[in-house]
Amino acid sequence: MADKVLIENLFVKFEGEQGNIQALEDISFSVKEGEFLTILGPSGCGKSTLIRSIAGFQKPEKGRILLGKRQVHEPGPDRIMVFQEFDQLFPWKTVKSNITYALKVNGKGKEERERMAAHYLEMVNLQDFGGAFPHQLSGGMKQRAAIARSLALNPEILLMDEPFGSLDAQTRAVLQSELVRLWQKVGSTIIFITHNIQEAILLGDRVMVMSSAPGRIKDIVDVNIARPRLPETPEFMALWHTLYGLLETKRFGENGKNNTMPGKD
Ligand SMILES: Nc1ncnc2c1ncn2[C@@H]1O[C@H](COP(=O)(O)OP(=O)(O)OP(=O)(O)O)[C@@H](O)[C@H]1O
Repeated sequence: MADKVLIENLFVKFEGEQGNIQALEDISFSVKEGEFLTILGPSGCGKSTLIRSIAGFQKPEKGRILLGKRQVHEPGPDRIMVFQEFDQLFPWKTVKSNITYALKVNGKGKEERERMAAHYLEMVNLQDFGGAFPHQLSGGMKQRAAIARSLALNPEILLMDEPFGSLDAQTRAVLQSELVRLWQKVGSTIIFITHNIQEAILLGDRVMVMSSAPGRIKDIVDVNIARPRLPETPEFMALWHTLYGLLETKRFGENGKNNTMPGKD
């Protein structure tokens, strides 16, 4: 498979009142077409900065980002971001209109918009909630609706910044397996940020581990485990321990972020 995303020697610096912060330092990696890459790292290591740079929202200080042969200079419809926050939907539009509106902006005709909205709502099991408004949905349902809208736009690259971070463990588990199922169906390239080692292994073809201050790549590890993946298996646990060892565990723990041991969630 060809490289879909190629990052070459990327540096991003922020100027702050207490001095400059090197959010990303000399980041180079590639993501193959149709690959699912998860990014794991302690708080502040530059994960969001990296994904925002790929989305075109953050200008690098040095280096470049290529999508195929095109260099990223700005956001584009080939890249869609999904965030952690539940309020990504237009609150004044129904769930279905949130999707049809996005498709309209993308130039789709009325009939196709209706057909696609119904199709993607069914994909995320929200077929009975197309007429509901976002405030009538649970957090997990809103997140499913946001994912349905993103998938309906059929982006070449889906950039997900801790999309399940605010969900309870059970909803999170459901959405993890739904996302893998949808990804296998639509074949988008996905870059997915998480704090959770188990989630990184459950989802990714590869896991990229970052370290902080400055944000660098520590390692990129293949997940050679057949899907669906079960956290209780010895191969899963062995990889969990490898990744745990790669993380800066002290800072990671201080953060209080969920970092569930396999089989304990
Ligand atoms: N707009 C900004 N202005 C100044 N500093 C920033 C800005 N955005 C990020 N930073 C700093 O850059 C570093 C990386 O931040 P970033 O949000 O990318 O990390 P992260 O790994 O996504 O963190 P978290 O896991 O907590 O979301 C941090 O030190 C942060 O304070």
